[in-house]
Amino acid sequence: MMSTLLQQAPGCSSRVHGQRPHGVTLEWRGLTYTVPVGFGKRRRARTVLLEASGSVRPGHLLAVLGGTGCGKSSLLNALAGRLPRGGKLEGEVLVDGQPRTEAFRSSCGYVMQDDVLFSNLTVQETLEFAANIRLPASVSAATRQQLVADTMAELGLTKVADTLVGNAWVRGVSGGERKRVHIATEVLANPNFLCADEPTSGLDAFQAQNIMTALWALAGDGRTVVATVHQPRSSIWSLFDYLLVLSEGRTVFYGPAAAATAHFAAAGYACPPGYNPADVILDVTSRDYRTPESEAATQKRVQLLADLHALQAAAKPSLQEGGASPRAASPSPAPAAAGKRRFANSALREFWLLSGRAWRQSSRAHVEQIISTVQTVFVAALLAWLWSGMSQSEPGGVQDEVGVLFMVVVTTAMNVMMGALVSFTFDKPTVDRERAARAYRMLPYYLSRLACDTPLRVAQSLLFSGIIYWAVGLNPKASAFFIFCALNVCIGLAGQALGMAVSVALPMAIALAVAPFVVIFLMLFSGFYVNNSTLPAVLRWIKYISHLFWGLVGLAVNDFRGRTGWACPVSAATPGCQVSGEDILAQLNFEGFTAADAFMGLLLLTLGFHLIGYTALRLRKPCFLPLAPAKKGL
Ligand SMILES: Nc1ncnc2c1ncn2[C@@H]1O[C@H](COP(=O)(O)OP(=O)(O)OP(=O)(O)O)[C@@H](O)[C@H]1O
Repeated sequence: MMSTLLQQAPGCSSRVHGQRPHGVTLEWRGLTYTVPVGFGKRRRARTVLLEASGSVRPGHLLAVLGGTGCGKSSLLNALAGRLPRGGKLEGEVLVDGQPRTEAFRSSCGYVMQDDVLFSNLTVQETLEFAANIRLPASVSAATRQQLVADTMAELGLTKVADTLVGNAWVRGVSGGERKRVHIATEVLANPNFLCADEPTSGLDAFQAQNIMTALWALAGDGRTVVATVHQPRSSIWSLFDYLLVLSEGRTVFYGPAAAATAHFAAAGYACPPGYNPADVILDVTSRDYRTPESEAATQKRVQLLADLHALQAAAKPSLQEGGASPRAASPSPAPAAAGKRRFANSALREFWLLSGRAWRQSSRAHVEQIISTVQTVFVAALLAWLWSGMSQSEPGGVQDEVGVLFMVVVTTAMNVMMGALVSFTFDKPTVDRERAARAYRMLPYYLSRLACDTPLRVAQSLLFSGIIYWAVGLNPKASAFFIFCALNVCIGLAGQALGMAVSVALPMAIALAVAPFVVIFLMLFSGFYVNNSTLPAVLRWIKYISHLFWGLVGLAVNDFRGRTGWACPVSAATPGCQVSGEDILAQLNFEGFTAADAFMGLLLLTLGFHLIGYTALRLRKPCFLPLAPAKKGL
């Protein structure tokens, strides 16, 4: 059953954009991609793509077909300039006859296999964000709205406009709809070249049909579209304009899809009547690893097919050039893009748009908020209970009071840091994708994330302070309570900055393992476990980069200074013996500090951690494999 999308006139979005998309002619010649595999003596270079050549023109949907592991995604990534570093790519990729530029990579639409989208935004909000961030501010708000509405209609998303995008944990749109949202976010940037990696994987036949029909319509609009496909059903097969079949990294067919059946029939693999040609092609070109004999037989067959293709390509080079699309009106050539692609919006507008998205994402994460609140209340109540017997008149009162202050510092810093660490890490795949498209600058992104995360962290610190302070019975002066709260907020913000720095600088799994170690290290220099005066002189400076040290200094000074009446410890106890707050501060080696020093220390550390985080974000940009010229003689 053909989708209703086929009946819809393609081209709505381009009309709103004000012009037909300038599809590009993409040619690739002699692309060979090798990757290092194995370790030690078994290390060798594995050829993933060998001498791949072909082209695709505006208005065409080129399908890349082949068994699993044959190199489809690698070819797509090689064309889009998005192969990860670590291997070697040789050959030539030309865009409208010119060598591919970095601007082309960031301007082409790229639908990855995994849908990396913000789960707590509705479909409409997701597309509005994509339109706002990718289109220049000169495009009016009304035009953007129209563009979003038309793109939703074009991709069959109108009925789910107000449904959450969702993910594995948040119930949202279906898998097929999510894939179409992903395609729509790319289409909204009006790309000249759109590539989609396995857009139908994991979808049922009907959804797969809808997705491929949508891509077919987008190509008919004048764009150049390349998609890798696993097992297309017959109705999907009929949508392909051009077909490229890969086997073991070698091209075994490239040409008009309509000619594929005859080509394979001529090679001795005719498609029986009523069969889906794609099934026959996949059977013939897939390597059978079940027995050494079957493997050798399929290897031989693939070799023959690849040789046959190479012979035909040499005899009829026009086949490699693709033909003019029968569907697309002849599009005007794309303006040559050179250098780096410019950002569409000002940094201020990017901050505004990114903050809106981040706020929606985090404010709708109700489960996370409830868990975080319950955890904060639980820990505060537990500490309050444990320290409920604390008394100034008891000989252990000083130890108890210093102990509770230390626990407050550690709990606040740790709680907030882990929250910031996790929430920041979840953004990474989406941000990497948008960054590769140069959708926005990193400073507005970092600041927007900070701005949206901070209210939650401040609320967490205040809630914790409010419960513990009066339950335990610290300095009864009202001003001391407010300073305690302010210090706790600052400790939390320093912990948040540290969490962001760690999560940005390291991959998630490593960040989660490293973060507690960093806290334990800084805890050792907080002045609680080891008195600073007894530390080796060479290590004493470390306390100044510990937010736990400054936090404990601030809370201790705020609690003890100006007060007296603590019972002496048992060892020194003579009847009526008392120690003052100043004595306690001197014992901790904190007597030379004020609360203002602690605020300043925490502020400087927060700024320092953010500087490290932002620098790491700038440095950890997605890096792609450069294209080296093909070696002569190959
Ligand atoms: N960076 C790499 N390191 C090691 N092997 C790699 C690398 N990139 C690709 N390969 C290997 O090259 C082969 C082709 O990979 P590719 O992802 O392009 O295949 P595919 O046809 O898209 O497969 P599938 O349909 O299963 O997604 C696979 O066997 C894969 O394991």
